Amino acid sequence: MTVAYYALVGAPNCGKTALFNALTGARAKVANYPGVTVDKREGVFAGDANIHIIDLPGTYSLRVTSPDEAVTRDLLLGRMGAAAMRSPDAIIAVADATNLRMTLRMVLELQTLGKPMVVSLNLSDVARARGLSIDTAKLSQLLGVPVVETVAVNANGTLAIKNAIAALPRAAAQHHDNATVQQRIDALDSAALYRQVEKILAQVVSTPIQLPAWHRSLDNLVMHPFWGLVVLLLVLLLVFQAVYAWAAPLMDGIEAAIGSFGGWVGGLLPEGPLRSLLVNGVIAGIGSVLVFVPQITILFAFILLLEDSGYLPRAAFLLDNLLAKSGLSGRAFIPLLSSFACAVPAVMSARTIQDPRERLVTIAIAPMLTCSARLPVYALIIAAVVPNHSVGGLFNLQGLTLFGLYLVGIVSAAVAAWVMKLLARRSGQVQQFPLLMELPTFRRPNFKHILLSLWDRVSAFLKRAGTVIFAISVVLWALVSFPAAPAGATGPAIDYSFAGMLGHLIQPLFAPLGFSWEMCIAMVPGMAAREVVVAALGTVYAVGGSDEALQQSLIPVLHQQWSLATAFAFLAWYVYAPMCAATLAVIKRETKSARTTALITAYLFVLAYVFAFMVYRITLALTA
Ligand SMILES: Nc1nc2c(ncn2[C@@H]2O[C@H](COP(=O)(O)OP(=O)(O)OP(=O)(O)O)[C@@H](O)[C@H]2O)c(=O)[nH]1
Ligand SMILES: [Mg+2]
Repeated sequence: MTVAYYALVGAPNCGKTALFNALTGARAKVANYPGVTVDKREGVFAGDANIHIIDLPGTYSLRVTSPDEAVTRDLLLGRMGAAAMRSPDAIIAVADATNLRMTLRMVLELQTLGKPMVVSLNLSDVARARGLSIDTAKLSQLLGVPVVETVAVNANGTLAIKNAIAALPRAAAQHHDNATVQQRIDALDSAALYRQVEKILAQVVSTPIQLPAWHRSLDNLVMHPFWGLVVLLLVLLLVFQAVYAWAAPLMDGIEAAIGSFGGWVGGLLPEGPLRSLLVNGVIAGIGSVLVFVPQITILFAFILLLEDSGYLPRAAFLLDNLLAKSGLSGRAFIPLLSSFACAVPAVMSARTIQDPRERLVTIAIAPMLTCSARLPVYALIIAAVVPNHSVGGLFNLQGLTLFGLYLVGIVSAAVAAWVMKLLARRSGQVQQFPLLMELPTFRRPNFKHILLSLWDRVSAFLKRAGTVIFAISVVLWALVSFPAAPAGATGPAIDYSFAGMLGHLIQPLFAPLGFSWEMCIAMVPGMAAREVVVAALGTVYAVGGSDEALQQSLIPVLHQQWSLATAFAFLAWYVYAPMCAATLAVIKRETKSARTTALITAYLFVLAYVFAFMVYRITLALTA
């Protein structure tokens, strides 16, 4: 039997991806705001391996405006290019039961495609909790297709839809004439559709759709022009505080464990290259990154919580005016927001932006926002040079420094966008779109989902430590250990190694920034990903350290060896430098232009150099 393709289609944020995960056992990203999915994704239906389910970006209408919505329409019309699949054999239309007025229109449009269809009336748990009752049988009768209530995030809530999907007619795929379908789509009349929606609503929904009182007061608070900003600031401060305060005991434990493990392994082996490779190369390298796992976990947990609650898009509205000043609309906010986790999905989700100029600007500034890979770098250097003082009894200086670094990234991104607006205005390309995004309702975060996603992200980080970082540590260890110092050499052995030579070769370029040759060496593998530099520093300093047998963790070593000016310059460098191969690759893929990618890379490196230089000079002058 040939494989049949069933596409999940519906308005944004109605739970298509959650349903996709439930139907296929995948773990695609789900979050409580529109525009999370920006590309199609395929999975095998759990109930029948001959059925493949396709998850798609949400869209309110088949008459589309932005590139991510075009993905959906093109797939439905079987227009995805030669290598892609044919148009789907059936449609699983997803509607949000709490917001039928917005989501039913898409279901009606989908009917014009004339394919077998089943409607998933999702979020029915939330609808019921709000006292909303929908006459599913009546709706099914009016639409002429099966309608099934679902709770996509709950195993029992997807049993019925699984059966309904398995029961869809599997007639030999009818090939529709795309021109006719396109004509039907073009002929869709918005006003008529809305009238039809209202007519259906009047017959199937008995209770008026009303948000509960707590929801309205919470909305009034977080969307208030002044108090809303206060809340946002408090939320952010809480996050940074937690990253420091809560992680500290765990980090100390991990650090001690790695130290004694290194000592134990060192004691087992005789002095020689093998011992040095294991202790100074592998354990020092990977260990210096592992120490930051608790902080990363806490940061991700907060990001996931905020994503799932429905708070984030409200912050977007709050900042829409601010964003407008820098030539961006609130549309850019969601992509920019996701770059606090990682620039790669951020660059991809810039597809939700209609205006090509705005999309490009968003892609160009996203790498400046502090991604989670920078956290180990920042945390290491802050721990090494910023004292752990409490400030005003409530905050601590290290947490505030981290907050400050995030702010510097945000402000720089805003200024860069603003400059790009001025440049574009001269050539007359600025077009601004107001933010027309539907606010999701606040929802109690789903803790199972949060724990699972947290595990996905943390294990991805650990996997990278075990693979890429492991490999780099070994190679780097070899480069810093060989060739050995010649007999009668006076300087430290590492100076004579390949890495030592290379470091001394690059160092003059970075001398104006106060970088030592060890830092230069560590930045070479650090081009692959930002956190690699931490492992590389661990290895370089461990091998170069005077007392090999006594493992010291990286933080006290840096504390001794780096001046404040050098440390701050290094931080400034990492705010801007696009040291991430994955980001550059995705920029290339999304912009489809090597020239644009090179331009973005170059301007970020120039900014990094200039700012690191200024910070170095200013700190030197202040601490002299
Ligand atoms: N309580 C409850 N929450 C749900 C249900 N289905 C989805 N969610 C939550 O609703 C939010 C949106 O779900 P997604 O699956 O990301 O929605 P989507 O339709 O894929 O959204 P886009 O990709 O942005 O178009 C997430 O926070 C989910 O956890 C449900 O049936 N009940
Ligand atoms: Mg989705």
